[in-house]
Amino acid sequence: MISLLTISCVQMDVELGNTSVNLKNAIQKIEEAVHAGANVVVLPELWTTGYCLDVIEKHTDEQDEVIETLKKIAKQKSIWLVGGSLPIKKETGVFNELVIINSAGELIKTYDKVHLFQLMNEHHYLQAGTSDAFFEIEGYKTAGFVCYDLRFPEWMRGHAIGGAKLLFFVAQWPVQRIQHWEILLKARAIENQCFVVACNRVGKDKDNTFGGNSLIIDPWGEVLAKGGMEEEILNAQINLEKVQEIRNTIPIFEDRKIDLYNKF
Ligand SMILES: NC(=O)CCC(=O)C(=O)O
Repeated sequence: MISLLTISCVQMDVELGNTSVNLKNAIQKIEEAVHAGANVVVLPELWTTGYCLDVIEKHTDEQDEVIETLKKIAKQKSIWLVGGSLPIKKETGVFNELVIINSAGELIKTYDKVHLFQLMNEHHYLQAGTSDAFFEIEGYKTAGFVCYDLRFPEWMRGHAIGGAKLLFFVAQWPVQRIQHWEILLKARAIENQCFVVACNRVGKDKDNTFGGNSLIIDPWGEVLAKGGMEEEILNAQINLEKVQEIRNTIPIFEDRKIDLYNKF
């Protein structure tokens, strides 16, 4: 198992409803990240379309080509892609779906955002997922979540108890709540003794200005990389063996009192 990973977050702007422009921008930035040595590249939430939810269904046809392009680049460059989320149409409606592609160019996992964000009208246009967020990178168990999921610590805790050592978040988190973003991400890292990698978009749409501030945080809560409010690529090397070191220092998972937690 390779415990050292070089992770890049592509903190990009998104042109509303313009999949081809956004794809071109993402590819260019993935190539820059590879040039900087990345072996895992992370993209934001709904990065191909933005929050054009009233017409999102019309854009779902374009996403197959996006996935094929991501698979090709992952294989060509031999990188993992935590490929952000895409609007994916299924029988029951459109889902906000995180896609994970391995370094052989295979789509190995999809995760549909479980908690829909009413403040941005997701519940009117999207369906909520009901499956777990687990996947493995190089033999290490990890999990990937979408934006508002971050506010539900029990969801991440369940995945940490289930063995995840690295938690990914992809987001379109507006600037006016960016202090919540940073505090909650640090809390998820410290309380679960996991690495946290969180990729937010920047730029504006008609309703929101998005806050960037993408973060890579270690299991002790130390910030390894932090974005500003502009487009940029954040890089950090992480050693997943550090998770066990921290869990040995403060054995939170041994000290839990599970009999008490559902009692009151
Ligand atoms: N796209 C989202 O889920 C946004 C979540 C958000 O802004 C929040 O405050 O939570």
